Amino acid sequence: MKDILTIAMPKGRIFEDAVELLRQAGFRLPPEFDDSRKLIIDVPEESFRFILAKPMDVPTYVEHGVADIGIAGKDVMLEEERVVYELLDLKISACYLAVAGLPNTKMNLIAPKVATKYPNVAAAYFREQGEQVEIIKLNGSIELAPLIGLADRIVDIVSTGRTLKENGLVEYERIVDITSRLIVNPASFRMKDERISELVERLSEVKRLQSFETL
Ligand SMILES: Nc1ncnc2c1ncn2[C@@H]1O[C@H](COP(=O)(O)OP(=O)(O)OP(=O)(O)O)[C@@H](O)[C@H]1O
Ligand SMILES: O=P(O)(O)OC[C@H]1O[C@H](OP(=O)(O)OP(=O)(O)O)[C@H](O)[C@@H]1O
Repeated sequence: MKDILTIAMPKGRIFEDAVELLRQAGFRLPPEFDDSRKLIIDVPEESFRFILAKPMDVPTYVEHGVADIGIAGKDVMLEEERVVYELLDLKISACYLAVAGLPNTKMNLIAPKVATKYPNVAAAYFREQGEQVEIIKLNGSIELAPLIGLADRIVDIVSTGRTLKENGLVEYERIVDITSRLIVNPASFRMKDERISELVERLSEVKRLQSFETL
């Protein structure tokens, strides 16, 4: 009998890309995946159990070992700094983290403020730049902050650039490119090595073939 692999999947944007990738790798995922409010989905044919988590929480489930593996954005990995191994760049849900703000403005010299959903990443970035800033943690609609005077700058995800543009903001610096990663709990990596290696190999093969398609 195969070991059951518990996989923490991020709900939201990444979910669809991740399900498509698993299907491309030949895993049979039931139609339930495409339209369900269930938070735990068992797929006995593949010996998988999926748990559907908030994207920012995926590394927490994996670090604690309640999920063997997970799929998480690099942004989340950088922000959360959990003790997990990153096995594979899945190259899905691409975007980047950037510093943005109102055009033609300088950061306030006295007490510059930066609003973000990523306080750790933002603090590390400005520390490296040698700039002392106050970080203001927000949970969404980050672009509002400079528009109403809450912050001089934001650190946020950019994908199409539409949100910045429609709110009259400009990008000042690109911090880091983001894609989703396959992560694993270190103990599961040792205990369920065969299953995890098989999954990694099958996903890597899809990525390898896709890289030829884009040549
Ligand atoms: N345009 C984008 N905005 C935000 N995240 C994006 C974008 N494009 C890709 N991503 C990836 O998707 C992940 C976030 O997914 P999603 O926006 O569904 O969740 P969330 O941040 O928890 O959102 P919400 O709090 O609005 O539900 C990020 O960690 C990032 O890696
Ligand atoms: O460059 P774009 O394609 O416009 O995408 C970037 C926007 O998408 C995300 O917000 P989201 O839609 O998740 O809403 P939120 O502000 O509630 O987090 C992100 O925080 C940006 O605001």
